[in-house]
Amino acid sequence: MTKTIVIKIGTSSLTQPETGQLALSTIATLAETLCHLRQEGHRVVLVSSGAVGVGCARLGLTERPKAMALKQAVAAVGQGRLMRIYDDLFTTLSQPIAQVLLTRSDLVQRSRYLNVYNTFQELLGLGVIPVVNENDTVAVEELKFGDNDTLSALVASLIEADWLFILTDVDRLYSADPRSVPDAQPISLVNNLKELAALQIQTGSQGSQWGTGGMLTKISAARIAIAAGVRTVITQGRFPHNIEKILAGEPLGTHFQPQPEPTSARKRWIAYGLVPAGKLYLDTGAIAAIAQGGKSLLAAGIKTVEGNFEAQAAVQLCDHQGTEIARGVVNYSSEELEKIRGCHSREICTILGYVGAETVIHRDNLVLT
Ligand SMILES: Nc1ncnc2c1ncn2[C@@H]1O[C@H](COP(=O)(O)OP(=O)(O)O)[C@@H](O)[C@H]1O
Ligand SMILES: N[C@@H](CCC(=O)OP(=O)(O)O)C(=O)O
Repeated sequence: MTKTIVIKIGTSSLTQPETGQLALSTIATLAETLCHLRQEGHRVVLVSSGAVGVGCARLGLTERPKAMALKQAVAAVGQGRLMRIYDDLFTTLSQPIAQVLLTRSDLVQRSRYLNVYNTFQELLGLGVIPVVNENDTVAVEELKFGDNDTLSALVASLIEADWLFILTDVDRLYSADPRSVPDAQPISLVNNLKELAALQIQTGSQGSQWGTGGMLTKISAARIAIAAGVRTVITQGRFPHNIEKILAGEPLGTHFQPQPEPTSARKRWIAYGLVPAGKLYLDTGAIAAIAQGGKSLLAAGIKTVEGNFEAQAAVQLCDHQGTEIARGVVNYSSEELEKIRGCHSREICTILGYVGAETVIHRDNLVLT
């Protein structure tokens, strides 16, 4: 049966750790594997990092640049180089590919989000393998995906993929970073988010020398993907053939079971497409109503308003400690919310001097995160 499969490969797998030079045999095997998947009729998307790493190697830089402008310039050098290599390999195997460079802002506006969706559908319909990366050269700090793990999960969610493979330089997820904790326990299967929380996985703060997010961003990517109904696997990039073995049922890597009832496409856009412009801190009654009761958010449950935003902005809904529990699109601006927070809905008209919405966030515009 035809499946839609997203494969994300990180810099740590695409380059050799000692020199930063391209890991040609890995890339060639990856191309072969993806072509096999295409020949079997699957729809395949590759999310490839490496623009900055390859750009550094090309320019003789020995460490990943920290300054934004330099990083953007280096990515411009590396992205072209990377695509040249992919195109050479895939062309040898008679497989057409396409470059898709995305920025966070492409997903914020609903019309652009749908446009990106349509472009993917056309490319996949044409039998092309889209090769996706963040458009590092133009992305601005406030509107960055920041790491391709998140980007790959958002792409998998957007196109409603069946599988997301996150290829990295470790064979699977461990209870702690196996580089610094030698007795860290391997994790083969995560059945749901509750189980994930109970595992209390330690990730350290960052990844390998050339990687960006480390394991932390892979876990949050898995959370986004499974909420969208995408089965997610973290596995080793050095052996791309393992993807086919995993699809055939071999127990390799760490598997995250998809949520049985995926969040709707529009709610996924609210949760992960939109960029929150502020925070609302809620009382315990409001949290229970939203989290357990599936209710709308009323002004009475808001304790504190943080940030400056207009009506129709996305905001994070947090408990008193600032832990996010949900996101939603507000019916009131931050200025209005300052006036009506803690009040009963029937008082809104008197306080503001006009009739507004009864809810601050209607449940159709609210999604648990
Ligand atoms: N709990 C963990 N399990 C496995 N690896 C971990 C864990 N915590 C941190 N890591 C580190 O994450 C690294 C992979 O992240 P990163 O370098 O960003 O890879 P990539 O370039 O593939 O995105 C591994 O090399 C490993 O040292
Ligand atoms: N867009 C960046 C990749 C950022 C990133 O997430 O890197 P990695 O942790 O290696 O997957 C690049 O192409 O260099």
